[in-house]
Amino acid sequence: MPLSEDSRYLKGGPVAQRIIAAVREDAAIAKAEGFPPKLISITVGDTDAVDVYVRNQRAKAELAGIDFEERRFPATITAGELEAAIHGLNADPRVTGIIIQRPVPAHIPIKTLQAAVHPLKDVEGMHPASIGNIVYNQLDLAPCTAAASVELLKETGLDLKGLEVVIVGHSEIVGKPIAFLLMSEGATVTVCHHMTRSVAAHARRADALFVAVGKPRLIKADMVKPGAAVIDIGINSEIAPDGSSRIVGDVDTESVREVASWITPVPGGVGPITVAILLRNTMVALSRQRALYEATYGTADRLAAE
Ligand SMILES: NC(=O)C1=CN([C@@H]2O[C@H](COP(=O)(O)OP(=O)(O)OC[C@H]3O[C@@H](n4cnc5c(N)ncnc54)[C@H](OP(=O)(O)O)[C@@H]3O)[C@@H](O)[C@H]2O)C=CC1
Ligand SMILES: Nc1nc(=O)c2c([nH]1)NC[C@@H]1CN(c3ccc(C(=O)N[C@@H](CCC(=O)O)C(=O)O)cc3)C=[N+]21
Repeated sequence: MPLSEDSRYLKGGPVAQRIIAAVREDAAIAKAEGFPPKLISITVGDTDAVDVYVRNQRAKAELAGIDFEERRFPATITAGELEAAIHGLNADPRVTGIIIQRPVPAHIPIKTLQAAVHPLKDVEGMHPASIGNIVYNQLDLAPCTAAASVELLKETGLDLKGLEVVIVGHSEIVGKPIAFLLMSEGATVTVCHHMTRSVAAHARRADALFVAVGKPRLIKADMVKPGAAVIDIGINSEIAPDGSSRIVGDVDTESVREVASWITPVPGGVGPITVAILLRNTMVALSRQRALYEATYGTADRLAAE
């Protein structure tokens, strides 16, 4: 059977399309009411995974009717210059959302940058004041990849209450928020990282295994419980035997698919949903901004107000 027709593959495309169709309707209404959504992406330096992401952001934003603009800065820029650029975007009423692509060069403290984005324009919920919302079970605007990964797990129909979940990788933007989202849903969560004594011993106990490390083929078949759901979040660029460049995840898909009941392909799994959720979050940010506008000016309709 061709791999693409295997029902064990949890595909992101259909979920992403559903989300984008809803965003498109919302965006059209908002635009007609004088609030056109606009998303700004900030890239500092060069990273393969970021290039893939930004390319897809541009394409899907266009499909959804959201204005998209990329600001690229050289790796030599200072943190102060970047903060000034972010403050300019905060003050621009035409800008709905700002996403800072990670990683940024080591000399720039990422937390300072995330803190510079106005919380109302923070479409990833990464401002230190916003990320805490998921601890309080406020889940309507979560980091996009974390939300996308959980959305894909839900596609299996597994009951998340009491589910044994293991997450490999504990970054601020992926592993940690996945843990909080799943705890909110009632799962029992174990988080592994580079100091974990035996990732394999933990991983083998998981009914659902999330992997966000950035190492191709880190997870092999003998690390997976038969019947588990495996959510592969890694986006790694690799040179194929024929010399072309391709994207692979963190899971050795070929062997793991023989053991797992569900597995997310890379590409075509979590990635497309991440992009869709970023656009949905942009609309959430816009509706929060509109609520403030209405509270201030007494109408939600900017055209009617002018
Ligand atoms: N599909 C999508 O939408 C997205 C994909 N990604 C991809 O996901 C991957 C991870 O991204 P991100 O979280 O930002 O990466 P980070 O580099 O920030 O985090 C990697 C994590 O993996 C842990 N780790 C490193 N080596 C091991 C190991 N051998 N065993 C167990 N844990 C280990 C690290 O632990 P420690 O900190 O303790 O060293 C860290 O918590 C990348 O491939 C990235 O491109 C990222 C975002 C979105
Ligand atoms: N602040 C921040 N937030 C992120 O969420 C973030 C980031 N920085 N830095 C880079 C990583 C990587 N990432 C991807 C998201 C989607 C695809 C994606 O669309 N992937 C398609 C690729 C298809 C193709 O090849 O075009 C797929 O997997 O099918 C890829 C990569 C988000 N990241």
